[in-house]
Amino acid sequence: MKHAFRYLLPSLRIIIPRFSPAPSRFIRSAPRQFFATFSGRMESTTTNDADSSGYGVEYMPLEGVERLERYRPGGYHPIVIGDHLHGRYRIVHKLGFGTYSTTWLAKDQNNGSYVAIKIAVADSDLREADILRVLQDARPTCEEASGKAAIPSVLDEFDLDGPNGKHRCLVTAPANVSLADAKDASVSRLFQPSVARAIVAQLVQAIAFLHSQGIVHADLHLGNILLRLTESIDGLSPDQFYQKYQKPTLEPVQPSDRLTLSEARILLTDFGESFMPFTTKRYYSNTPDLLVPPELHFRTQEPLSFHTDIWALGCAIWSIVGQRPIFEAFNPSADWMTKEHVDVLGKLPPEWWEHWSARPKWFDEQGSRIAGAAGKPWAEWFESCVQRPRREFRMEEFSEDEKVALFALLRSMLAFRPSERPDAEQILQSDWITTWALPELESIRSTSLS
Ligand SMILES: Nc1ncnc2c1ncn2[C@@H]1O[C@H](COP(=O)(O)OP(=O)(O)OP(=O)(O)O)[C@@H](O)[C@H]1O
Repeated sequence: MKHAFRYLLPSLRIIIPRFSPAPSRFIRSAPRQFFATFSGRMESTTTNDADSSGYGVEYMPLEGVERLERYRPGGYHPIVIGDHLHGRYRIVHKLGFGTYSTTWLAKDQNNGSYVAIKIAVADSDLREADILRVLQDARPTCEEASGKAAIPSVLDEFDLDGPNGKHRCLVTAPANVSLADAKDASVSRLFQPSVARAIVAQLVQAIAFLHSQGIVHADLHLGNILLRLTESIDGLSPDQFYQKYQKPTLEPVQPSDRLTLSEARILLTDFGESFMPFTTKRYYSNTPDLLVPPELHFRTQEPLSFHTDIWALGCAIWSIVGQRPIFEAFNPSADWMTKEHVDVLGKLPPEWWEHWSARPKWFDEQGSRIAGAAGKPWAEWFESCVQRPRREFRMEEFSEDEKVALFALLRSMLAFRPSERPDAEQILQSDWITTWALPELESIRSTSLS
C-alpha cells in the first residue's frame, strides 16, 4: 500500500484557489515538501508575447505546473481543496494536468470512494467520455477482454459552471502516476525487464482491443499510460489520506527501476484525441512531435488511421524497454524529425526521399550522414538506449534471442509506409509478445489470483 502512494506523490501538484484575474496565492507541492503554503503574488514576467497556444506569457513558468495564464475565460477552472462539485464530490488533492484539463482526486460523498475528476478547459468539448462509453459497452471476445481491463470506466460525467465558462467533467477511478513520471523518478530511467515485458503486453492488448472497436487512440505516449493503484484507498478519510501520504520526506518517490512485477498493472488514459477512422477523417495529429509518424509529413492527403497508433506504440515500447526514447529532439521541426527517423531507420522510401528537400542538410544521396556527423544505426542505438544502460545499472540485459525477436517486432512497427506495419492483432501474435511479454503478464495474473 505504501508503495502505491509513493507513486502518486510526484503527480500531486500545485493547487490554485479561486481568484480573478490572476492567481495571487497558491498551494504548491514540491518533491520534498508537499502542501507547503505559499503566499504572495506570483512573479510576473516582463514579456507579454503570445506562445504557440495563443496565451500571452504573464507568469514565470513553474516546473511541473500548468500554464497559469490559462486560468482565464475559456481556460482552466480554478479549484480549491475542499470544493464540492456536482453535489457529491469533495476535492481532496490534485492528480495532474494536461493542455486541456486539470485532474483532481475527490471523495465521492455518496459512497465514500475516491475518484479522479478530469475538468476540461472551457473551450474544449471533451469527447473523451463518448469514446470511453463505446469501449465500456463493447462486448469483447475472450482475447479482447484482457485489453478492455486496461481501459478506464466512466463513473460519472457532468458540467461545471465557473468564472471561466462551462467545463465538461469526467469521473473515473484514480490511478497512480504515469510511466513517464515513474521513469523521471528513477536515476536509471529503466524498468526491470520483467516489468517492461508485462507492461508492454498489457499495452498491446489494450491497443488491440481499441482497434477491434474501430477506435484510434491518437495520443499514445508514456504520459498517458498510468500505473494502477495496487490497493484501494477508499477506506481512508481525507484527513487520514493527508496524514499518511503527504510527508514526502517519509514517503520518497518510488522510481521506475524499483517497480515490482505485481505493481506493473496499467491503465491507458486520455482519449481526448481519439477518433473513429471509419466515420471521421483526420488529417492532423496533436500528439507530441516526437511521436508523429512520417506519413503525416509525406502523405498529407491521406487520413490518419490505426497505423498511426502502431507507430506510437512502437515508440512507446522502445521507451518502456529502454532508457532513452528512440527519437530525440527539443521542440523539433518536421525536417528534424525526419532526420531522426532516417538516422535510426535508414533511408526513406524513394518517393518520400525525393520529395524531402531538406535531405542534403544531413545526408548524402545514399542516405549516409554527411562528413563527420554520426547517425544512430538501429542496432547501435538499441545498444546505447537499452542494453548499455542496463549493464551500467547492473540490471539484466535482454538476451540475444530476445533481442532478435524484439528487433523484428519493433522494426516492423516502425515501417515508414503505414500499410507495411502490422496490426495490433498481428503484434499480439508476434514472437516477442508470445514468448517473452505475455508469459510475464500471466505470471502477475496467476500470482494475484493465488
Ligand atoms: N484517473 C487518473 N488518476 C490519476 N491521475 C490521473 C488520472 N487521469 C489523469 N491523471 C493525471 O492528469 C494528467 C493529465 O491528464 P490527461 O493527460 O488526461 O489530460 P489532457 O488535458 O487530455 O492532457 P494532454 O495535454 O496530454 O492532452 C495525467 O498525465 C495524469 O498525471
